[in-house]
Amino acid sequence: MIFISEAEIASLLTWEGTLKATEAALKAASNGTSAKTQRLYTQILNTPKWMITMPGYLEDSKYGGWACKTLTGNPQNVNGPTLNANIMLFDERSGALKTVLSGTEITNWRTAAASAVATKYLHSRVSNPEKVLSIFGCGEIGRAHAHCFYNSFEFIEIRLWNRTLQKAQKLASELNEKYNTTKFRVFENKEACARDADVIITATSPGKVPLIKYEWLKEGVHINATGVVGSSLSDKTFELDREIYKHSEVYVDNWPGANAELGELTGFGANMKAEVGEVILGKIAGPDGKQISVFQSLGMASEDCAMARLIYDLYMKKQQKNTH
Ligand SMILES: NC(=O)C1=CN([C@@H]2O[C@H](COP(=O)(O)OP(=O)(O)OC[C@H]3O[C@@H](n4cnc5c(N)ncnc54)[C@H](O)[C@@H]3O)[C@@H](O)[C@H]2O)C=CC1
Ligand SMILES: O=C(O)C1=NCCCC1
Repeated sequence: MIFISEAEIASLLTWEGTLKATEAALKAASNGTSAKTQRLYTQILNTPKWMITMPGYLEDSKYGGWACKTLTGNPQNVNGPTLNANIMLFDERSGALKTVLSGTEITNWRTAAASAVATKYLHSRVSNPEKVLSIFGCGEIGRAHAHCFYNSFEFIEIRLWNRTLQKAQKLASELNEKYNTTKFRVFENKEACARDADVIITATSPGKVPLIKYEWLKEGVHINATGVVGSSLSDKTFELDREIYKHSEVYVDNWPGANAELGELTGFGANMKAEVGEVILGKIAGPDGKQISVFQSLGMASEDCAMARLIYDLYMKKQQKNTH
């Protein structure tokens, strides 16, 4: 049995591959070629810690796979990422365990890629060229979005906000240096960061008070809201305020997940419009650019199947090359 470490995975990941694999998974959710599974949340006794199990199957000649991801999380972890993930990849014929892949970077990359694919189909088509992108939350998921969106779109300015200012400053310096640019700018004030933004990303652990208010938003803004609180938690909260949902078209990655985990949004008056895959496939028309669109990202096991297959194939190719 092979174990593919975070270091190996980092050397194999590309945005081009990740975007293609993730788009294939989003499409498959809407054409019946991926398993319609719900994930299982386990609260660790009377603590904020949790475990999520995500079983999935995706049928695709290039990105197909049978896999199960486990995530362990502790939102209070201050000495490193709050999330650890591992993916088991099974042989598609026998069901035997084939590989275990570290899943943290895969999760970060495919979550950012899902937002980028959603932005491409729900916003860029109607509102090109993009001007201002605002990212709220500069942790692992926020950082991956900053890289992914810089490499996928032509934003003039990319704003970064984080609860702790220094974290946003550190990320901005890192990005400006890496890309030899001054596009990444830190905002201390949330409202100033959100105002006039064409695209917004939220990547925090949703707290009791929503992060973003409706009155700050520009007409036709597209929001990728990625922060998730497990459905088993009683005090379920969201990063966007109720007024945003009331005035938005909401798109999801998969209906079974949304029905299980996003029931509250209908109560807020949200127009739960479609799966992103339904728009990709042309089954449903996307936004017209005037209304606010929200991609309420949950994350799908099928995205992890596609990524595990992609990385496994690249890893095996590299091994074969090294032995010849
Ligand atoms: N939609 C999807 O597919 C996925 C969603 N997620 C979710 O993305 C979110 C971010 O995850 P990571 O970046 O890995 O976490 P992280 O802990 O690395 O970063 C979270 C950042 O948000 C900030 N933050 C935390 N709670 C906050 C609050 N209540 N208000 C304002 N800022 C707050 C922290 O300062 C931190 O910089 C989590 O909610 C996680 O569950 C994670 C993986 C996949
Ligand atoms: O899709 C995932 O992976 C996750 N989604 C939300 C919570 C953390 C992991």
